Amino acid sequence: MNRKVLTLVLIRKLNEVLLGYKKRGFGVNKWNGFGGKVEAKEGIYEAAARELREECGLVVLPVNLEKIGLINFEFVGDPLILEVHVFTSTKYEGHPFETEEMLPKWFHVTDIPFDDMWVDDKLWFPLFLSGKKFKGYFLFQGHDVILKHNLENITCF
Ligand SMILES: Nc1ncnc2c1[nH]c(=O)n2[C@H]1C[C@H](O)[C@@H](COP(=O)(O)OP(=O)(O)OP(=O)(O)O)O1
Repeated sequence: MNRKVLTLVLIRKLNEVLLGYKKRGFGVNKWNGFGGKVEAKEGIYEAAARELREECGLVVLPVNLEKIGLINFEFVGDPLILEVHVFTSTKYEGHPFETEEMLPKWFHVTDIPFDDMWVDDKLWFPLFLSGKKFKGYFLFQGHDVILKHNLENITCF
């Protein structure tokens, strides 16, 4: 099995979460956190901070990122496993702006646009929103159907 390591950053303030509308590439036309591939010789915290800055202009120090999730995604017929490290932070600088990849928008925690997000998000976002940490696995058929999954609440990474 090949593995691709990715990051996903969910910025919070009070009762809001910052999401970005993906304008191109993998996950196009979905709202998601900010993130992408971890480059060679880059740590995952540094990669998460870099992707956040590249995709919406917000600056967060790697030390101010809290790892809250680890999710492995597998797609039927594809030997590549996506290993996604999920982070959150309330300590950031700057104001989010649109980039060629993402259109950022704040959403109230009671108004997360699950119908226009990856279908797995509906299952693990409640853990994130209630301050819990988690590990999960999702087997997808295509990009819209989950054939199998497991999700566990953990105490620390
Ligand atoms: N199923 C699911 N739910 C929630 N979030 C995600 C998934 N699958 C995913 O891949 N993701 C996340 C993980 C990453 O944050 C992005 C995907 O990153 P991607 O845009 O492919 O990575 P980049 O490095 O930006 O790619 P290029 O633009 O450079 O090709 O979605």
